[in-house]
Amino acid sequence: MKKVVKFGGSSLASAKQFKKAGDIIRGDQSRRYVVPSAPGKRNDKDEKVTDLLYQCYEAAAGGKSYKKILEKIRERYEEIIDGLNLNLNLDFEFSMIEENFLKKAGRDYAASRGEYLNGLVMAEYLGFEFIDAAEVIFFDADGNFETELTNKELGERLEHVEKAVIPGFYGAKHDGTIKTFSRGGSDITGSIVAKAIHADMYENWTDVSGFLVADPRIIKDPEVIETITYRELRELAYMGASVLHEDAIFPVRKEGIPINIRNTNKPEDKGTLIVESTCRKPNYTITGIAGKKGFCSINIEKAMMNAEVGFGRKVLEVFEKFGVSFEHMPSGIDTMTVFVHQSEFEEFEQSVIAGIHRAVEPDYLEMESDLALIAVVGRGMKATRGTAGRIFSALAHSRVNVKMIDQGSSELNIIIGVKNADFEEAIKAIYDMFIMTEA
Ligand SMILES: Nc1ncnc2c1ncn2[C@@H]1O[C@H](COP(=O)(O)OP(=O)(O)O)[C@@H](O)[C@H]1O
Ligand SMILES: N[C@@H](CC(=O)OP(=O)(O)O)C(=O)O
Repeated sequence: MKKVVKFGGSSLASAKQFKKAGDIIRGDQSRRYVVPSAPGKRNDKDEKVTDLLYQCYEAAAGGKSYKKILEKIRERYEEIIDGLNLNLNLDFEFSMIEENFLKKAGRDYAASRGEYLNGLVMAEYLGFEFIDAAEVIFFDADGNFETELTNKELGERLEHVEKAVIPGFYGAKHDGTIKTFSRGGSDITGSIVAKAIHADMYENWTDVSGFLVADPRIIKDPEVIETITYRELRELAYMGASVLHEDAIFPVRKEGIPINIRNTNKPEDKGTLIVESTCRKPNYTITGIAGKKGFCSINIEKAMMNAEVGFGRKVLEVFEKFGVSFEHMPSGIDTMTVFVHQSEFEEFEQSVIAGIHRAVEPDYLEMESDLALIAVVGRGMKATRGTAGRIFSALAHSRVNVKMIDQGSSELNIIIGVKNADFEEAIKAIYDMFIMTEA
């Protein structure tokens, strides 16, 4: 039995947290490959080491004073090393980091040092071999992750290593330049390692007892999802359920390796099991709710639009030309609406509008900003009648105005558009309707 265990930043934020992680790893001999994140927040007001590293690098590379921030970072590691009574000296590592910051080694290099240093500490603490992710996780010259090469090299490297620590979040291009995944990317590293060693399980240890039906920052003490499929999870993760990086699913999914989300602070809890498919009936009609704010809709009307071959393509080509990706595109007989990320769209707004006018000569074009999208996801929805009706009724009851509704043809999800200001209220209303009333 081989398990890969990834510990998130909150699980490794202090010596106290490190000890909990150590007990978990030592408690099961099959937990052989450990992927640590950088130290995260010790409390709500604290800072993540990754954020401090970005700040420090900006200052150093920009010729501003940076020593105080570097010292703050160093103190975080010293606190952990002292608290664990380790005989580990990071003088050399920190002088290299400082030198490279001044040489402008890059933001990715800077950010990656959080995981790198935590990996060194973790390996020393556990007595495991340290394997620098830069030697086994590869990106091409354009910064795209190299799946096949990484899988081969990593698999070969770990084949004869009994127990190892591989820092999360980064790898390297062939010229040695460090490249990170996007924020939260240690989850991806864990998944890549699990695939390469053909793990029986990928355990992802965090600060909540599993994947919750809704964001705990919006719903107080939400229910834990016992079992969820990769497809459901992908929908929820993409729509902002941040407990697992949305790209962490792909490597393990192909191999059918289950992911178990667990709580470092409550290791006795079973957590959430993420699987390819399951016969287990979900506990509720819906599996989860997630959402994101900050969208903008462009509503285009033209009589006989449906009869005009290529209408949709011409509209979307305008967005493509300006590099704006679209999120959703519900349509009616003579209308189509395109949802885009407001932050991505704002810069090109007027050019896109002019482009649409030129491309399809609409009768009417209207935009609305400050919208939020909410995804209600569940494999059980297909077999249950009236789900959309219940969502509408819950929202109407809470006086939330529904701007858009879009049901995927897989019937796995229903997407609802509301005003940003109604976002939290809408999630609460849907949670109450399905979870509280079905409990
Ligand atoms: N549906 C959800 N289920 C669980 N946690 C969620 C959900 N949506 C948002 N979160 C948030 O995700 C956090 C865990 O993810 P993250 O902060 O990346 O952890 P880590 O540092 O362990 O990687 C939780 O503390 C919680 O606030
Ligand atoms: N430390 C990186 C990568 C990461 O995955 O962190 P965490 O596991 O704490 O979400 C970040 O803050 O983005």
